[in-house]
Amino acid sequence: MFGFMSERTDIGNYMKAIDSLLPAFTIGGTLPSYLTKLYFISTMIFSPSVRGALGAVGHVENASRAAVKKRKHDLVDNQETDEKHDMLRKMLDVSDERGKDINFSYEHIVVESHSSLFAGADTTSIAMNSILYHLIANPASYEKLTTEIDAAVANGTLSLPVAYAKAIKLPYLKACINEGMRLHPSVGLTMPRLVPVSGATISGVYIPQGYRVGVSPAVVQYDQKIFGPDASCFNPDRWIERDATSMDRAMIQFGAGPRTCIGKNVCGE
Ligand code: HEM
Repeated sequence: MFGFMSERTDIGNYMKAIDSLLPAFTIGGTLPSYLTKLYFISTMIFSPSVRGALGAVGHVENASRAAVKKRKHDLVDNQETDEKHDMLRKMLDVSDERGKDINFSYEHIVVESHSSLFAGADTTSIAMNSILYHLIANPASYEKLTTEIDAAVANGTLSLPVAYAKAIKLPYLKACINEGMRLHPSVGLTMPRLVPVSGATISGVYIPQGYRVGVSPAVVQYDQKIFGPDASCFNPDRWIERDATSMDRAMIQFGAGPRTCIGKNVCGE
């Protein structure tokens, strides 16, 4: 879409922008609410890299707008023959059919596309890095995985192009993906929520309405009571030998509840 692969360069400094902004967003999002605005204003004044990055964000927004426009035109031009059912098509269809009733306009689609680029780029690459890193650092697991994949290719279970639905049926591959995302969750933050009007009792402590609470996957996913005494080690076999259902319940690498990640079905839950 942007031309990174063909040009082999960071076109429009998009990647640099994300690298500069994410640390600032992370700190700003973790601070107590009364300090957030002050922090963002001072970062913009005193950090030239953040100021520069905001310009690149504008380019990403323009690229998202252009992509939505192009997809809409393509669909109109090739109504009969276009068989691609991607996210933009789904959103355009929903907006055309009942956008007025549910307040989902063309402009919302542009914003969804823009925010998905931010929310889906680094998260996906961190997850892939973690899985690959742990496999390279654990040659026995790497060997076991490649043996499983080779056998699946030999007996026809897998063929090129590899279908997600088939790949995810390989138990050891699924275990390696779970284990990589468990040990290094892409979002190591608390994913804050506001306590509702009724207040909430969490771990025996009453918390009044309006307080910000949250849980970090980087803490829960290391819980030895759930994952065993070797919780800090890369051990894909735990997903095959132990109770995978209770471990699954403690995996919050895509968040949880109504504001869970919208990309999780694209990325593999
Ligand atoms: C391995 C890849 C990914 C991981 C680990 C990941 C993780 C997360 C997490 C932890 C959250 C916060 C959820 C919460 O607060 O409960 C989130 C939200 C979100 N993610 Fe992802 N994500 C990934 C890929 C993607 C992709 C590919 C997209 C876009 C297609 C995407 C779009 C979003 C959006 C829009 C939100 C905000 C949802 C909301 O607030 O309603 N993510 N993601």
